[in-house]
Amino acid sequence: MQSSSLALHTDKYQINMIYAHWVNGTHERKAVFEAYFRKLPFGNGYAVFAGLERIVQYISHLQFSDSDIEFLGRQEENYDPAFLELLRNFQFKGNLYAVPEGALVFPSEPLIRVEGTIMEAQLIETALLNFMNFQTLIATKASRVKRVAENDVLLEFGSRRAQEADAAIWGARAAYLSGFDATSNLLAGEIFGIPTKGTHAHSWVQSFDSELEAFERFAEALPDQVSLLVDTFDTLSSGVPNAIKTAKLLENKGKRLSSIRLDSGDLAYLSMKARTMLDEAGLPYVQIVASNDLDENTIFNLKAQGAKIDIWGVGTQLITAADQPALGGVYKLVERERNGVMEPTIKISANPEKVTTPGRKDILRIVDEESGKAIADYICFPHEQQARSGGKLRLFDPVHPYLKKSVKNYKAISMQQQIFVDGELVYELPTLDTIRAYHKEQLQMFWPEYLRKLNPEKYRVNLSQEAWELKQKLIEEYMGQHED
Ligand SMILES: Nc1ncnc2c1ncn2[C@@H]1O[C@H](COP(=O)(O)OP(=O)(O)OP(=O)(O)O)[C@@H](O)[C@H]1O
Ligand SMILES: O=P(O)(O)OC[C@H]1O[C@H](OP(=O)(O)OP(=O)(O)O)[C@H](O)[C@@H]1O
Ligand SMILES: O=C(O)c1cccnc1
Repeated sequence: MQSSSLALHTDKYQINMIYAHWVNGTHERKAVFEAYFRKLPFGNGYAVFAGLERIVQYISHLQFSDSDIEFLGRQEENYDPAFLELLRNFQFKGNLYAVPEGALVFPSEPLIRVEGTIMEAQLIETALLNFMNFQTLIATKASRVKRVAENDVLLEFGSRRAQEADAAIWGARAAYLSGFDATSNLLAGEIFGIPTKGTHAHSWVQSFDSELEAFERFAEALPDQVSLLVDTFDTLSSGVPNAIKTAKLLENKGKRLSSIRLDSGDLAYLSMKARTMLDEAGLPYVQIVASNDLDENTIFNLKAQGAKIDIWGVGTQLITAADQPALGGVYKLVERERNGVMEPTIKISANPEKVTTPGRKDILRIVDEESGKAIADYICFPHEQQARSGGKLRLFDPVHPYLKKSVKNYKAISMQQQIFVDGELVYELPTLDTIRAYHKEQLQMFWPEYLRKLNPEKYRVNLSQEAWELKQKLIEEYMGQHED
Protein backbone atom coordinates (compact mmCIF):
# COMPACT_ATOMS: atom_id res chain seq x y z
CA MET A 1 0.00 0.00 0.00
CA GLN A 2 2.59 2.53 1.10
CA SER A 3 5.88 2.48 -0.71
CA SER A 4 7.15 6.01 -0.26
CA SER A 5 8.93 6.90 2.96
CA LEU A 6 7.06 8.23 5.94
CA ALA A 7 10.26 9.46 7.57
CA LEU A 8 8.67 12.77 8.49
CA HIS A 9 5.60 11.05 9.88
CA THR A 10 6.98 11.76 13.33
CA ASP A 11 6.50 14.39 16.00
CA LYS A 12 8.92 17.25 15.79
CA TYR A 13 10.12 16.62 19.31
CA GLN A 14 11.64 13.33 18.16
CA ILE A 15 13.82 15.16 15.64
CA ASN A 16 14.67 17.78 18.25
CA MET A 17 15.74 15.13 20.75
CA ILE A 18 17.75 13.32 18.10
CA TYR A 19 19.38 16.61 17.16
CA ALA A 20 20.23 17.43 20.75
CA HIS A 21 21.70 13.92 21.15
CA TRP A 22 23.78 14.53 18.03
CA VAL A 23 25.00 17.89 19.33
CA ASN A 24 25.96 16.11 22.58
CA GLY A 25 27.57 13.22 20.74
CA THR A 26 25.16 10.72 22.30
CA HIS A 27 22.92 9.89 19.31
CA GLU A 28 24.54 6.50 18.75
CA ARG A 29 24.12 5.33 22.29
CA LYS A 30 22.09 2.16 22.50
CA ALA A 31 18.58 2.19 23.85
CA VAL A 32 15.68 -0.22 24.30
CA PHE A 33 12.07 0.93 24.07
CA GLU A 34 8.86 -1.03 24.59
CA ALA A 35 5.36 -0.27 23.32
CA TYR A 36 2.35 -1.26 25.39
CA PHE A 37 -1.05 0.00 26.49
CA ARG A 38 -2.25 0.37 30.06
CA LYS A 39 -5.99 -0.05 29.73
CA LEU A 40 -8.15 -2.26 27.57
CA PRO A 41 -10.58 -0.45 25.26
CA PHE A 42 -14.40 -0.74 25.36
CA GLY A 43 -14.32 -2.52 28.73
CA ASN A 44 -13.24 -5.60 26.78
CA GLY A 45 -11.33 -8.47 28.39
CA TYR A 46 -8.61 -8.55 25.71
CA ALA A 47 -7.26 -6.58 22.78
CA VAL A 48 -6.37 -7.92 19.33
CA PHE A 49 -2.90 -6.86 18.29
CA ALA A 50 -2.70 -5.36 14.79
CA GLY A 51 -0.52 -2.92 12.88
CA LEU A 52 2.61 -4.99 12.40
CA GLU A 53 2.41 -5.26 8.61
CA ARG A 54 2.20 -1.50 8.32
CA ILE A 55 5.10 -1.10 10.75
CA VAL A 56 7.21 -3.49 8.71
CA GLN A 57 6.42 -1.55 5.52
CA TYR A 58 7.21 1.71 7.27
CA ILE A 59 10.57 0.60 8.64
CA SER A 60 11.54 -1.10 5.39
CA HIS A 61 11.07 2.18 3.50
CA LEU A 62 12.33 4.51 6.18
CA GLN A 63 14.55 7.06 4.44
CA PHE A 64 14.60 10.85 4.29
CA SER A 65 14.10 12.15 0.75
CA ASP A 66 15.82 15.25 -0.59
CA SER A 67 12.63 17.23 -0.10
CA ASP A 68 12.33 15.97 3.50
CA ILE A 69 15.87 17.19 4.17
CA GLU A 70 15.16 20.49 2.49
CA PHE A 71 12.01 20.89 4.58
CA LEU A 72 13.92 20.20 7.80
CA GLY A 73 16.51 22.76 6.70
CA ARG A 74 13.81 25.44 6.74
CA GLN A 75 12.70 24.83 10.34
CA GLU A 76 12.99 27.48 13.05
CA GLU A 77 15.37 25.22 14.99
CA ASN A 78 18.15 25.93 12.45
CA TYR A 79 19.45 22.39 12.48
CA ASP A 80 23.13 22.19 11.58
CA PRO A 81 23.50 21.11 7.90
CA ALA A 82 25.89 18.33 8.99
CA PHE A 83 23.03 16.84 11.04
CA LEU A 84 20.76 16.96 8.02
CA GLU A 85 23.40 15.08 6.03
CA LEU A 86 23.36 12.42 8.75
CA LEU A 87 19.60 12.11 8.31
CA ARG A 88 19.96 11.92 4.53
CA ASN A 89 21.95 8.70 4.98
CA PHE A 90 19.77 7.32 7.77
CA GLN A 91 18.73 3.68 7.74
CA PHE A 92 17.14 1.66 10.50
CA LYS A 93 19.78 -0.83 11.68
CA GLY A 94 18.20 -1.94 14.91
CA ASN A 95 16.28 -4.96 16.18
CA LEU A 96 12.52 -5.11 16.48
CA TYR A 97 10.43 -7.74 18.21
CA ALA A 98 6.64 -7.85 18.18
CA VAL A 99 3.76 -10.15 18.95
CA PRO A 100 2.03 -11.47 15.81
CA GLU A 101 -1.03 -9.72 14.44
CA GLY A 102 -4.22 -11.37 15.61
CA ALA A 103 -2.75 -12.25 19.03
CA LEU A 104 -4.85 -11.62 22.11
CA VAL A 105 -2.94 -9.11 24.21
CA PHE A 106 -3.37 -7.45 27.57
CA PRO A 107 -2.40 -4.30 29.47
CA SER A 108 1.25 -3.66 30.39
CA GLU A 109 2.64 -6.26 28.01
CA PRO A 110 5.60 -5.27 25.83
CA LEU A 111 3.91 -5.74 22.46
CA ILE A 112 6.76 -4.25 20.47
CA ARG A 113 10.39 -3.96 21.56
CA VAL A 114 12.87 -1.80 19.71
CA GLU A 115 16.60 -2.13 20.32
CA GLY A 116 18.89 0.26 18.52
CA THR A 117 20.62 3.59 18.72
CA ILE A 118 18.69 6.20 20.65
CA MET A 119 18.42 8.04 17.34
CA GLU A 120 16.67 5.29 15.40
CA ALA A 121 14.55 4.07 18.30
CA GLN A 122 13.33 7.60 19.01
CA LEU A 123 12.60 8.45 15.38
CA ILE A 124 10.11 5.62 14.87
CA GLU A 125 8.06 6.10 18.06
CA THR A 126 5.30 8.24 16.60
CA ALA A 127 4.59 6.14 13.53
CA LEU A 128 4.80 2.87 15.46
CA LEU A 129 2.27 4.03 18.02
CA ASN A 130 0.07 5.53 15.33
CA PHE A 131 -0.16 2.20 13.47
CA MET A 132 -0.37 -0.02 16.53
CA ASN A 133 -2.92 2.08 18.39
CA PHE A 134 -5.35 2.54 15.53
CA GLN A 135 -5.26 -0.94 14.08
CA THR A 136 -5.32 -2.68 17.47
CA LEU A 137 -8.30 -0.54 18.45
CA ILE A 138 -10.32 -1.40 15.35
CA ALA A 139 -9.35 -5.08 15.45
CA THR A 140 -10.53 -5.18 19.07
CA LYS A 141 -13.81 -3.45 18.28
CA ALA A 142 -14.36 -5.83 15.37
CA SER A 143 -13.62 -8.80 17.61
CA ARG A 144 -16.33 -7.60 20.01
CA VAL A 145 -18.82 -7.43 17.16
CA LYS A 146 -17.79 -10.91 16.04
CA ARG A 147 -18.33 -12.31 19.57
CA VAL A 148 -22.02 -11.38 19.47
CA ALA A 149 -22.62 -12.65 15.93
CA GLU A 150 -20.32 -15.68 15.73
CA ASN A 151 -22.33 -17.49 13.09
CA ASP A 152 -23.58 -14.57 11.02
CA VAL A 153 -21.95 -12.78 8.13
CA LEU A 154 -20.28 -9.48 9.00
CA LEU A 155 -19.67 -6.80 6.40
CA GLU A 156 -17.43 -3.80 7.04
CA PHE A 157 -19.19 -0.68 5.67
CA GLY A 158 -17.21 2.12 7.32
CA SER A 159 -15.25 3.90 4.57
CA ARG A 160 -17.53 6.92 4.26
CA ARG A 161 -17.17 7.66 7.96
CA ALA A 162 -13.57 6.64 8.60
CA GLN A 163 -11.02 9.26 9.61
CA GLU A 164 -9.73 9.46 6.02
CA ALA A 165 -8.51 6.90 3.52
CA ASP A 166 -5.74 5.14 5.46
CA ALA A 167 -8.10 4.55 8.35
CA ALA A 168 -10.75 3.11 6.01
CA ILE A 169 -8.31 0.76 4.33
CA TRP A 170 -6.27 -0.41 7.30
CA GLY A 171 -9.43 -0.45 9.40
CA ALA A 172 -11.06 -2.78 6.87
CA ARG A 173 -8.03 -5.05 7.22
CA ALA A 174 -8.18 -4.93 11.02
CA ALA A 175 -11.88 -5.86 10.92
CA TYR A 176 -11.19 -8.78 8.58
CA LEU A 177 -8.42 -10.22 10.71
CA SER A 178 -10.78 -10.26 13.69
CA GLY A 179 -13.42 -12.23 11.83
CA PHE A 180 -15.37 -9.89 9.55
CA ASP A 181 -16.19 -11.64 6.30
CA ALA A 182 -15.95 -8.88 3.72
CA THR A 183 -15.57 -5.15 3.18
CA SER A 184 -17.35 -2.69 0.93
CA ASN A 185 -14.01 -0.95 0.23
CA LEU A 186 -12.68 -2.16 -3.10
CA LEU A 187 -9.20 -0.75 -2.54
CA ALA A 188 -8.88 -2.76 0.66
CA GLY A 189 -10.05 -5.75 -1.36
CA GLU A 190 -7.45 -5.15 -4.04
CA ILE A 191 -4.56 -4.48 -1.68
CA PHE A 192 -5.19 -7.14 0.95
CA GLY A 193 -7.30 -9.71 -0.87
CA ILE A 194 -10.25 -9.17 1.47
CA PRO A 195 -13.55 -10.41 -0.06
CA THR A 196 -15.71 -7.47 -1.17
CA LYS A 197 -19.49 -7.09 -1.06
CA GLY A 198 -22.02 -4.45 -2.01
CA THR A 199 -25.78 -3.89 -2.25
CA HIS A 200 -27.14 -0.55 -3.52
CA ALA A 201 -28.10 2.82 -2.06
CA HIS A 202 -31.43 4.64 -1.79
CA SER A 203 -30.29 6.84 -4.69
CA TRP A 204 -30.62 3.84 -7.06
CA VAL A 205 -34.28 3.50 -6.21
CA GLN A 206 -34.85 7.27 -6.24
CA SER A 207 -33.40 7.57 -9.73
CA PHE A 208 -36.30 5.55 -11.23
CA ASP A 209 -40.03 6.28 -11.50
CA SER A 210 -40.91 3.33 -9.32
CA GLU A 211 -39.25 1.05 -6.77
CA LEU A 212 -40.24 -2.05 -8.74
CA GLU A 213 -38.65 -0.70 -11.91
CA ALA A 214 -35.49 0.10 -9.95
CA PHE A 215 -35.32 -3.43 -8.51
CA GLU A 216 -35.93 -5.07 -11.87
CA ARG A 217 -33.30 -3.00 -13.63
CA PHE A 218 -30.79 -3.77 -10.92
CA ALA A 219 -31.56 -7.47 -11.05
CA GLU A 220 -31.24 -7.50 -14.84
CA ALA A 221 -27.87 -5.78 -14.65
CA LEU A 222 -26.40 -7.93 -11.86
CA PRO A 223 -28.33 -11.21 -11.94
CA ASP A 224 -25.59 -13.21 -10.21
CA GLN A 225 -25.37 -11.10 -7.11
CA VAL A 226 -28.53 -9.11 -6.36
CA SER A 227 -29.18 -7.49 -3.02
CA LEU A 228 -32.10 -5.06 -2.85
CA LEU A 229 -32.49 -2.21 -0.38
CA VAL A 230 -36.15 -2.32 0.63
CA ASP A 231 -36.70 0.70 2.88
CA THR A 232 -36.69 3.67 0.49
CA PHE A 233 -40.48 4.17 0.73
CA ASP A 234 -42.11 1.63 3.00
CA THR A 235 -40.38 -1.60 3.90
CA LEU A 236 -43.33 -3.92 4.41
CA SER A 237 -45.97 -2.49 2.09
CA SER A 238 -43.70 -1.69 -0.83
CA GLY A 239 -40.02 -2.76 -0.48
CA VAL A 240 -40.43 -6.42 0.47
CA PRO A 241 -43.35 -7.10 -1.93
CA ASN A 242 -41.39 -5.56 -4.81
CA ALA A 243 -38.31 -7.57 -3.84
CA ILE A 244 -40.45 -10.73 -3.90
CA LYS A 245 -41.72 -9.88 -7.40
CA THR A 246 -38.15 -9.32 -8.53
CA ALA A 247 -37.05 -12.61 -6.96
CA LYS A 248 -39.72 -14.41 -8.96
CA LEU A 249 -38.51 -12.79 -12.18
CA LEU A 250 -35.00 -13.94 -11.35
CA GLU A 251 -36.24 -17.47 -10.67
CA ASN A 252 -37.79 -17.52 -14.16
CA LYS A 253 -34.28 -16.91 -15.48
CA GLY A 254 -32.79 -19.61 -13.27
CA LYS A 255 -31.29 -17.06 -10.90
CA ARG A 256 -31.79 -16.28 -7.23
CA LEU A 257 -32.18 -13.04 -5.32
CA SER A 258 -29.32 -13.08 -2.78
CA SER A 259 -30.67 -10.76 -0.11
CA ILE A 260 -32.72 -7.77 0.88
CA ARG A 261 -31.31 -4.98 3.04
CA LEU A 262 -33.07 -3.15 5.87
CA ASP A 263 -31.52 0.20 6.74
CA SER A 264 -34.03 1.97 9.01
CA GLY A 265 -36.88 1.47 11.41
CA ASP A 266 -37.24 -1.27 13.99
CA LEU A 267 -34.83 -3.82 12.60
CA ALA A 268 -36.09 -6.62 14.85
CA TYR A 269 -39.74 -6.19 13.91
CA LEU A 270 -39.09 -5.53 10.22
CA SER A 271 -36.70 -8.45 9.84
CA MET A 272 -39.16 -10.89 11.42
CA LYS A 273 -42.01 -9.65 9.23
CA ALA A 274 -39.83 -9.67 6.12
CA ARG A 275 -38.63 -13.19 6.90
CA THR A 276 -42.19 -14.45 7.12
CA MET A 277 -43.15 -12.71 3.88
CA LEU A 278 -40.15 -14.15 2.04
CA ASP A 279 -40.73 -17.63 3.42
CA GLU A 280 -44.42 -17.55 2.56
CA ALA A 281 -43.49 -16.50 -0.97
CA GLY A 282 -41.31 -19.62 -1.24
CA LEU A 283 -38.08 -17.66 -0.93
CA PRO A 284 -36.42 -19.09 2.20
CA TYR A 285 -33.01 -18.73 0.57
CA VAL A 286 -33.20 -14.92 0.34
CA GLN A 287 -31.11 -13.59 3.21
CA ILE A 288 -31.72 -10.45 5.24
CA VAL A 289 -29.02 -7.82 5.60
CA ALA A 290 -29.33 -5.10 8.25
CA SER A 291 -27.45 -1.83 8.55
CA ASN A 292 -27.96 1.51 10.32
CA ASP A 293 -25.45 2.60 12.93
CA LEU A 294 -24.98 -0.91 14.27
CA ASP A 295 -22.46 -1.93 16.88
CA GLU A 296 -21.99 -4.95 19.14
CA ASN A 297 -24.62 -3.70 21.58
CA THR A 298 -27.39 -3.11 19.03
CA ILE A 299 -26.59 -6.41 17.33
CA PHE A 300 -26.70 -8.23 20.67
CA ASN A 301 -30.05 -6.58 21.49
CA LEU A 302 -31.53 -7.26 18.09
CA LYS A 303 -30.63 -10.93 18.39
CA ALA A 304 -32.16 -11.05 21.86
CA GLN A 305 -35.37 -9.65 20.34
CA GLY A 306 -35.44 -12.51 17.84
CA ALA A 307 -34.40 -10.48 14.81
CA LYS A 308 -34.13 -12.60 11.67
CA ILE A 309 -30.96 -11.06 10.33
CA ASP A 310 -28.34 -13.14 8.54
CA ILE A 311 -25.88 -10.46 7.52
CA TRP A 312 -24.82 -7.35 9.43
CA GLY A 313 -23.39 -4.27 7.71
CA VAL A 314 -21.35 -2.37 10.29
CA GLY A 315 -19.86 1.02 9.45
CA THR A 316 -19.47 4.17 11.51
CA GLN A 317 -19.43 2.67 14.99
CA LEU A 318 -16.72 0.17 14.06
CA ILE A 319 -14.38 2.19 11.89
CA THR A 320 -14.35 5.19 14.21
CA ALA A 321 -14.37 3.07 17.39
CA ALA A 322 -17.07 5.54 18.37
CA ASP A 323 -17.31 4.63 22.06
CA GLN A 324 -13.55 4.88 22.55
CA PRO A 325 -11.81 6.61 19.70
CA ALA A 326 -8.21 5.99 20.79
CA LEU A 327 -6.10 3.25 22.32
CA GLY A 328 -3.61 4.79 24.73
CA GLY A 329 -0.56 2.78 23.69
CA VAL A 330 2.76 4.25 24.86
CA TYR A 331 6.45 3.74 24.01
CA LYS A 332 8.81 3.84 26.93
CA LEU A 333 12.57 3.67 27.40
CA VAL A 334 13.41 0.59 29.46
CA GLU A 335 17.20 0.34 29.00
CA ARG A 336 19.93 2.79 28.12
CA GLU A 337 23.63 2.54 27.44
CA ARG A 338 25.80 4.05 30.12
CA ASN A 339 29.58 3.88 29.94
CA GLY A 340 29.29 1.22 27.27
CA VAL A 341 27.00 -1.01 29.35
CA MET A 342 23.23 -1.44 29.01
CA GLU A 343 21.35 -0.65 32.17
CA PRO A 344 17.66 -0.67 33.08
CA THR A 345 15.86 2.62 33.48
CA ILE A 346 12.56 3.56 35.10
CA LYS A 347 10.03 6.35 34.82
CA ILE A 348 8.46 7.22 38.14
CA SER A 349 4.97 8.65 38.38
CA ALA A 350 2.63 9.67 41.16
CA ASN A 351 0.16 7.44 39.36
CA PRO A 352 1.36 3.87 40.14
CA GLU A 353 -0.04 2.59 36.84
CA LYS A 354 2.30 4.91 35.00
CA VAL A 355 5.51 3.71 36.67
CA THR A 356 7.37 1.82 33.95
CA THR A 357 8.84 -1.65 34.35
CA PRO A 358 12.60 -1.45 33.74
CA GLY A 359 14.61 -3.74 31.49
CA ARG A 360 13.85 -5.46 28.18
CA LYS A 361 11.22 -8.11 28.66
CA ASP A 362 9.59 -11.08 26.99
CA ILE A 363 5.98 -12.23 27.24
CA LEU A 364 5.44 -15.90 28.01
CA ARG A 365 1.90 -17.17 27.70
CA ILE A 366 1.45 -19.83 30.35
CA VAL A 367 -0.90 -22.46 28.98
CA ASP A 368 -2.30 -25.35 31.00
CA GLU A 369 -1.20 -28.62 29.36
CA GLU A 370 -4.39 -30.42 30.26
CA SER A 371 -7.06 -27.92 29.18
CA GLY A 372 -5.01 -26.12 26.55
CA LYS A 373 -6.24 -22.85 28.07
CA ALA A 374 -4.13 -19.84 28.97
CA ILE A 375 -3.61 -19.30 32.69
CA ALA A 376 -1.62 -16.07 32.72
CA ASP A 377 0.94 -14.05 30.83
CA TYR A 378 4.32 -13.96 32.50
CA ILE A 379 6.61 -11.04 31.80
CA CYS A 380 10.27 -11.86 32.36
CA PHE A 381 13.76 -10.97 31.20
CA PRO A 382 15.18 -12.77 28.16
CA HIS A 383 17.81 -14.57 30.28
CA GLU A 384 15.27 -16.00 32.75
CA GLN A 385 14.83 -19.73 32.27
CA GLN A 386 12.45 -20.76 35.02
CA ALA A 387 9.14 -20.49 33.18
CA ARG A 388 10.68 -21.52 29.86
CA SER A 389 11.92 -24.81 31.33
CA GLY A 390 8.45 -25.70 32.59
CA GLY A 391 9.36 -25.97 36.29
CA LYS A 392 6.91 -25.07 39.06
CA LEU A 393 6.09 -21.42 38.59
CA ARG A 394 4.97 -18.95 41.19
CA LEU A 395 2.65 -16.27 39.86
CA PHE A 396 1.87 -13.19 41.87
CA ASP A 397 0.07 -9.96 41.16
CA PRO A 398 2.60 -7.14 40.64
CA VAL A 399 0.42 -4.58 42.43
CA HIS A 400 -0.93 -6.90 45.13
CA PRO A 401 1.87 -9.48 45.54
CA TYR A 402 -0.12 -11.43 48.17
CA LEU A 403 -2.44 -12.55 45.35
CA LYS A 404 -0.40 -15.52 44.26
CA LYS A 405 -0.70 -18.98 42.88
CA SER A 406 1.62 -21.75 41.73
CA VAL A 407 1.29 -23.51 38.42
CA LYS A 408 2.66 -26.82 37.20
CA ASN A 409 2.13 -28.83 34.08
CA TYR A 410 2.06 -25.92 31.69
CA LYS A 411 3.77 -24.86 28.53
CA ALA A 412 5.21 -21.39 28.14
CA ILE A 413 4.65 -19.87 24.71
CA SER A 414 6.94 -17.01 23.82
CA MET A 415 4.72 -14.34 22.29
CA GLN A 416 7.25 -12.01 20.73
CA GLN A 417 8.86 -12.74 17.39
CA GLN A 418 12.00 -11.31 15.87
CA ILE A 419 10.97 -9.00 13.07
CA PHE A 420 14.14 -7.01 12.26
CA VAL A 421 17.67 -8.02 13.23
CA ASP A 422 20.34 -5.36 12.67
CA GLY A 423 17.94 -3.64 10.29
CA GLU A 424 17.32 -6.80 8.24
CA LEU A 425 13.76 -8.05 7.95
CA VAL A 426 13.90 -11.65 9.20
CA TYR A 427 10.15 -12.17 9.57
CA GLU A 428 7.97 -13.46 6.80
CA LEU A 429 4.72 -11.53 7.02
CA PRO A 430 1.88 -14.05 7.25
CA THR A 431 -0.99 -13.81 4.79
CA LEU A 432 -4.11 -12.09 6.07
CA ASP A 433 -5.97 -15.39 6.10
CA THR A 434 -3.21 -16.96 8.19
CA ILE A 435 -3.52 -14.05 10.64
CA ARG A 436 -7.28 -14.54 10.74
CA ALA A 437 -6.89 -18.24 11.47
CA TYR A 438 -4.28 -17.47 14.14
CA HIS A 439 -6.69 -15.03 15.80
CA LYS A 440 -9.33 -17.77 15.90
CA GLU A 441 -6.84 -20.18 17.49
CA GLN A 442 -5.91 -17.55 20.03
CA LEU A 443 -9.54 -17.17 21.07
CA GLN A 444 -9.80 -20.93 21.63
CA MET A 445 -6.98 -20.69 24.15
CA PHE A 446 -9.05 -18.53 26.50
CA TRP A 447 -11.92 -19.48 28.77
CA PRO A 448 -15.18 -17.72 27.84
CA GLU A 449 -15.12 -15.59 30.99
CA TYR A 450 -12.23 -13.56 29.54
CA LEU A 451 -14.00 -13.14 26.21
CA ARG A 452 -17.45 -11.98 27.24
CA LYS A 453 -18.56 -8.53 26.20
CA LEU A 454 -19.80 -7.32 29.58
CA ASN A 455 -17.65 -7.31 32.73
CA PRO A 456 -15.15 -9.92 31.58
CA GLU A 457 -12.82 -11.56 34.09
CA LYS A 458 -9.44 -9.91 34.33
CA TYR A 459 -6.73 -12.07 32.78
CA ARG A 460 -3.52 -12.33 34.83
CA VAL A 461 -0.46 -10.51 33.57
CA ASN A 462 2.31 -11.10 36.09
CA LEU A 463 5.93 -10.04 36.38
CA SER A 464 8.66 -12.56 37.15
CA GLN A 465 10.15 -12.28 40.62
CA GLU A 466 13.31 -10.85 39.09
CA ALA A 467 11.52 -8.21 37.01
CA TRP A 468 9.39 -7.24 39.99
CA GLU A 469 12.41 -6.98 42.31
CA LEU A 470 14.34 -4.83 39.85
CA LYS A 471 11.37 -2.49 39.57
CA GLN A 472 11.10 -2.20 43.38
CA LYS A 473 14.85 -1.63 43.64
CA LEU A 474 14.83 1.19 41.12
CA ILE A 475 11.77 2.78 42.73
CA GLU A 476 13.53 2.65 46.12
CA GLU A 477 16.75 4.04 44.67
CA TYR A 478 14.82 6.90 43.14
CA MET A 479 12.89 7.53 46.35
CA GLY A 480 16.13 7.42 48.34
CA GLN A 481 17.64 10.11 46.14
CA HIS A 482 14.56 12.30 46.39
CA GLU A 483 13.70 12.05 50.08
CA ASP A 484 13.26 15.34 51.92
N1 LIG B 1 -35.34 -3.27 17.56
C1 LIG B 1 -34.32 -2.49 17.82
N2 LIG B 1 -33.74 -2.50 19.04
C2 LIG B 1 -32.70 -1.72 19.32
N3 LIG B 1 -32.14 -0.88 18.46
C3 LIG B 1 -32.65 -0.83 17.21
C4 LIG B 1 -33.74 -1.62 16.84
N4 LIG B 1 -34.03 -1.34 15.56
C5 LIG B 1 -33.15 -0.42 15.14
N5 LIG B 1 -32.31 -0.11 16.12
C6 LIG B 1 -31.19 0.85 16.11
O1 LIG B 1 -31.71 2.07 16.53
C7 LIG B 1 -31.12 3.15 15.83
C8 LIG B 1 -32.20 3.88 15.08
O2 LIG B 1 -31.68 5.05 14.61
P1 LIG B 1 -32.55 6.14 13.87
O3 LIG B 1 -33.76 6.41 14.69
O4 LIG B 1 -31.62 7.24 13.51
O5 LIG B 1 -32.90 5.33 12.58
P2 LIG B 1 -34.20 5.41 11.73
O6 LIG B 1 -34.98 6.61 12.01
O7 LIG B 1 -34.90 4.13 11.90
O8 LIG B 1 -33.58 5.44 10.30
P3 LIG B 1 -32.79 6.59 9.54
O9 LIG B 1 -31.35 6.09 9.52
O10 LIG B 1 -33.41 6.60 8.19
O11 LIG B 1 -32.95 7.87 10.29
C9 LIG B 1 -30.07 2.55 14.93
O12 LIG B 1 -28.82 2.53 15.58
C10 LIG B 1 -30.57 1.12 14.76
O13 LIG B 1 -29.53 0.20 14.46
O1 LIG C 1 -24.70 3.15 9.55
P1 LIG C 1 -23.36 2.59 9.34
O2 LIG C 1 -23.00 1.53 10.36
O3 LIG C 1 -22.28 3.62 9.19
O4 LIG C 1 -23.41 1.71 7.96
C1 LIG C 1 -23.25 2.25 6.72
C2 LIG C 1 -24.39 3.18 6.37
O5 LIG C 1 -24.00 3.88 5.24
C3 LIG C 1 -25.10 3.91 4.34
O6 LIG C 1 -25.98 4.95 4.56
P2 LIG C 1 -25.58 6.43 4.95
O7 LIG C 1 -25.17 6.44 6.38
O8 LIG C 1 -24.61 7.01 3.98
O9 LIG C 1 -26.93 7.19 4.82
P3 LIG C 1 -28.28 6.92 5.61
O10 LIG C 1 -27.93 6.65 7.03
O11 LIG C 1 -29.06 8.17 5.41
O12 LIG C 1 -28.88 5.74 4.94
C4 LIG C 1 -25.82 2.61 4.61
O13 LIG C 1 -27.13 2.65 4.17
C5 LIG C 1 -25.67 2.42 6.07
O14 LIG C 1 -26.75 2.93 6.77
O1 LIG D 1 -23.15 -2.16 0.08
C1 LIG D 1 -23.80 -1.54 0.91
O2 LIG D 1 -24.97 -1.83 1.17
C2 LIG D 1 -23.15 -0.42 1.66
C3 LIG D 1 -21.87 -0.09 1.52
C4 LIG D 1 -21.31 0.95 2.24
C5 LIG D 1 -22.09 1.63 3.12
N1 LIG D 1 -23.38 1.31 3.26
C6 LIG D 1 -23.91 0.28 2.56
